[in-house]
Amino acid sequence: MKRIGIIGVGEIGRAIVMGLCHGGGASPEVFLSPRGARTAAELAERYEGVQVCAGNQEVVDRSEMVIIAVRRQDRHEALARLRVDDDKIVVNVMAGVGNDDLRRTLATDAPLVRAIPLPAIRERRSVTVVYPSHPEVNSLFEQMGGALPVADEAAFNVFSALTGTLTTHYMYLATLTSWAAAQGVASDDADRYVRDLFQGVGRALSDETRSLHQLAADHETPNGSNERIRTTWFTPANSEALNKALDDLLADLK
Ligand SMILES: NC(=O)C1=CN([C@@H]2O[C@H](COP(=O)(O)OP(=O)(O)OC[C@H]3O[C@@H](n4cnc5c(N)ncnc54)[C@H](OP(=O)(O)O)[C@@H]3O)[C@@H](O)[C@H]2O)C=CC1
Repeated sequence: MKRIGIIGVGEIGRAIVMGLCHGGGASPEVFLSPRGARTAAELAERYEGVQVCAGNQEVVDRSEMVIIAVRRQDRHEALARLRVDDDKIVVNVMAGVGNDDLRRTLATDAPLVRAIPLPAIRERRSVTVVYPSHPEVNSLFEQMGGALPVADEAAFNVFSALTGTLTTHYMYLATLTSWAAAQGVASDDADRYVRDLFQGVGRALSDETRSLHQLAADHETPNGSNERIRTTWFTPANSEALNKALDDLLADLK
């Protein structure tokens, strides 16, 4: 795919452009929508082959594949009057916007593919869930860390709900750091130590020969501190509350 358009150049739009242009080699030509002007201008300045278009229709007209990355509530304003010929491929990264909904807005017979790019796509280090499987879309995301085509939109929504847990994870780490600082430890030291602890977790996760339950068991001494925090804080009630929050999110994504 040589010409890729992006409508909605915010956080994830920027990460996709960086992923496309990462690591040298032959990058595609990239056409950006003008909104999010500062980010678009910065990317065009930084990468050869990235251009800002005068409007969203120009992005579509100049691209073979168009990635839609506006916020859900902005989609009608951004897309309703666009003409999208059937020979284009449209990649829909908007959380909670199904392909039927997008097809009504765009009034096109072009293939529509949902995708869940993650911020680490900027370094080509994240797996992107896609539905339906499409050879060119799969191949694009394969180059940027991996593609995971799923069987149906129900499975797609489950993966989408999982991505909603990311910032909670960061806040969990921030809470640990704040707790240590409140005990009188220098906050820089606490911050550095917590980051180091969990970078170790990240490395352990790349060992796919061990299940997640096995990794937890391997890090736990019987009657030790980890077992104590797991059983006194991550109680069945806490685990149930997490499951309930995910169930509710999934219901809204459907
Ligand atoms: N952030 C993430 O990690 C992920 C986000 N997503 C999805 O991607 C979408 C964007 O999220 P995110 O990047 O975080 O949001 P941002 O708010 O950072 O970016 C949205 C961008 O869309 C632009 N925009 C708004 N209206 C229009 C329009 N009419 N035409 C063109 N561009 C427009 C905004 O411009 P302006 O600033 O001028 O309003 C902004 O630059 C969402 O639907 C989200 O669900 C999916 C996967 C991961």
